[in-house]
Amino acid sequence: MASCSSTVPSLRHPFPRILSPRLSGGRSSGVSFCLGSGIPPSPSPPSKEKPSGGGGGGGGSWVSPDWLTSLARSFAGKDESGIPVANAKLDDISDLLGGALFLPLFKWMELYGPVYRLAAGPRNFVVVSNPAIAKHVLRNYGKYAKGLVAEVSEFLFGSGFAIAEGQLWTVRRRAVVPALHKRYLSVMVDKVFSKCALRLVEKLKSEALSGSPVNMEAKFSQLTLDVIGLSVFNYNFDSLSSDSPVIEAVYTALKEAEARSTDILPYWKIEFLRRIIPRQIKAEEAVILIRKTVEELITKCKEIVEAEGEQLDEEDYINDGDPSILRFLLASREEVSSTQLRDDLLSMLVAGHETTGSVLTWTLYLLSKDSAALSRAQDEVDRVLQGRAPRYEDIKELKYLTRCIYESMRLYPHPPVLIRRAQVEDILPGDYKVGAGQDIMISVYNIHRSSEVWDRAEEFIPERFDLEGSAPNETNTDFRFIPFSGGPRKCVGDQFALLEAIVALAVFVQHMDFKLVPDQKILMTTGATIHTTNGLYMTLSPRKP
Ligand code: HEM
Repeated sequence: MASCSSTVPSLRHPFPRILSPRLSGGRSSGVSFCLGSGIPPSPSPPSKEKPSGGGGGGGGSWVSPDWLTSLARSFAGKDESGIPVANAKLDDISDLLGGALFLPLFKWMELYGPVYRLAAGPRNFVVVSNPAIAKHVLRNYGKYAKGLVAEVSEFLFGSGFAIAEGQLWTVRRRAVVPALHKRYLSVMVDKVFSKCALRLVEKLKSEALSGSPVNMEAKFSQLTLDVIGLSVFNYNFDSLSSDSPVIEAVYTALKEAEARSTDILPYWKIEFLRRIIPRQIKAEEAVILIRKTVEELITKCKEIVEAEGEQLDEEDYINDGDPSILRFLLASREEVSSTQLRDDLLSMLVAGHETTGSVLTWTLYLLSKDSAALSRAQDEVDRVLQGRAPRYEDIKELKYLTRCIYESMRLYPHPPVLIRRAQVEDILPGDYKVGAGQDIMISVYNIHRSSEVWDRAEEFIPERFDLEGSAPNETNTDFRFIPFSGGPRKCVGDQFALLEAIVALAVFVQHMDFKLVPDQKILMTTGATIHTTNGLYMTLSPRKP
């Protein structure tokens, strides 16, 4: 449990102080509220305005140029929601076009408080940066569906359970979750996570000896693709040895999904346009490649399971030769179409690859900037592992390293924003009214970095999570810490991902010392996760455990 230590008080109670500008009379921006319309008298953000080039210039998706904000405000003339409208400026659009939607969302939180309305193309979003409202929305699945996320990523996930709704989602989630049982996780640690991490450090030896810079973001992306390939399909992409086109394809597809969520016109719904617009052609090719890869893996595995007449005989069933999730699902003999199985597994492949890779990237970045934390993590790894590879039983002893990962996920949550759509009219905590069909963005990034929610919110302080306490999660932090979301649609791979990240990081810091290449600007952009804009270059040197 995340608790307040005597030196670093970790969490402040966020409620009711940040609950509502209406209750507190507005935030430091001096926004006051005209209760009749519910619209604040338009405070101007202190951003430098760029010369108006009409809609943000430069192509791509446009979010909230001035005219859209005015439009939203005029529509909101009769709005009694009590939600202030963010006065977005062209300056912010460049951030958005650069691909980091969550950065201006943070700026606007500081101006308008923890709930505001943002015009985004023809849509408007209610942006939420408050744990109590996040809890309300995420727990009330049914009242709030995935909505826009499903719309813009259906081209990739098809009917996969990561975006399916209602009965289909219930049935498929129930079918897949049992595959991730404890015995499976322990086998993965020993057979897959440790081995892949050791392969990574082996591969990096020559760069470590020559001192040439290595893009660790790319390396972690390769590592996590190899891990998820083996764990889900028992297939070795071997992307650590050769360039895997699948990595590029997954990134292209996720970037397309994000772009679709802010496109002014959903032109990609028109088949003819999909066939002639280069961005759409590229996205379609990426999806074809990913689907073909998954289909081939399923066909091969099906043949083996049929030939052997294999059938699941216990809850924590594992085939020793092939402990993959695919094998478990086929042996379980659930009635499921090939397409559905493909889309479910593709959901796991995509959801489990970039996310864990990004967690490793940002944790390494944070450790490279904090030598005391790094030494402490390395000392712990040396003490617990005594120079050998991590095993499942070791993980609970790697307490400090694990807290470094939690703290990294607090500062860099993946994805930084969760999206939901209200299915019915509702009142949010703080008495904000939302209509049916309202799109809501829960900015996890804002909640995790809000100074109203966390002490020294912008600092990397792994020990803010009590070393002897239980792991922080949405329940014991009351939705102040939600890197895996919360409620019924919470991540199914949270334990898997944590184990994978702990093992990979433990092996890496055990075998390598590393330094950030100087004069690098580490900036953020997004696909579905937070990426660096230009990579994370480190120089490495071999380390004797
Ligand atoms: C550190 C790594 C990871 C992070 C930060 C992460 C984060 C998340 C989050 C925030 C959600 C919920 C999205 C929402 O509420 O809209 C989610 C859902 C999901 N995640 Fe993860 N995830 C990670 C790793 C994984 C792994 C390794 C797998 C598979 C083995 C996985 C499979 C899924 C699936 C299938 C869903 C959809 C669940 C549903 O809708 O029922 N994730 N993940």
